[in-house]
Amino acid sequence: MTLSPDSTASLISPQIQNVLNQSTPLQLGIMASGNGSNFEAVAQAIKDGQLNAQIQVLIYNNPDAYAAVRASNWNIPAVLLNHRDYSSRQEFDRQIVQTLRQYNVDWVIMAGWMRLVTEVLIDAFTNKIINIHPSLLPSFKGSRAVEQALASGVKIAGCTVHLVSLEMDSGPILMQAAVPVLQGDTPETLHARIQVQEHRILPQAIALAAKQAL
Ligand SMILES: Nc1nc2c(c(=O)[nH]1)N[C@@H](CN(C=O)c1ccc(C(=O)N[C@@H](CCC(=O)O)C(=O)O)cc1)CN2
Ligand SMILES: NCC(=O)N[C@@H]1O[C@H](COP(=O)([O-])[O-])[C@@H](O)[C@H]1O
Repeated sequence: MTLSPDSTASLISPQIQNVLNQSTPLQLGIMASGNGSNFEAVAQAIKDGQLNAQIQVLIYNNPDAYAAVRASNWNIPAVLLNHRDYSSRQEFDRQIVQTLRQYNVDWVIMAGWMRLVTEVLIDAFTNKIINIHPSLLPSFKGSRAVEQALASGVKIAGCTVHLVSLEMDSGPILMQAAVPVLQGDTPETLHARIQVQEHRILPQAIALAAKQAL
């Protein structure tokens, strides 16, 4: 008697499937536009056994992004997709989707990706796109969050990891971490304090999202 894949699947209890899923490493595609310290934090968390995943590819959109140097140091493929070479955001995102599929990515991590993405990418990886943002959302959305927090006079700042939806910085929040804003802080000193927390919670939030998706 031969068993078809569907019949085999039905033989596996949800509990067993759960364990199998949890034991299968997540296949991450990381998108970055700049320095790449969050990319590095995820790679280090995987190496330290804190996150059961593998980074399939880094996609970056600025030719001089240091994230690409970090990827080569970790022997991780890095693909430059420069948004300036595409006639529309949708066409750009179609190329991103093709590249992510080419590298068998199942979870997309935006780690300092500074381009708004369209339904083309969001619908291709429904509820499987995670972004890290340097503020306690919903406060200070956008590309200048740290400067806006400092200018507003808040005494507590921080970072947020959330699932990505079409509306900018508005998807379901996975994790947040707070930091004090200190006398004399500049955007650089405050951002550096926030990044320490980013590097700590991003790997944890990826694991949490995967668990919640089971
Ligand atoms: N559809 C979505 N796309 C993206 C989201 C999101 O939540 N939904 N998050 C961002 C990340 N991000 C904030 O965390 C962010 C990045 C960039 C911008 C922005 O205004 N970008 C400008 C260009 C700015 C630049 O090139 O420096 C733009 O795209 O025109 C806002 C928020 C990732 N994408
Ligand atoms: N609006 C998106 C945004 O501002 N993202 C922020 O860009 C930085 C990238 O750092 P990294 O390149 O060192 O990981 C991070 O602080 C991230 O929160």
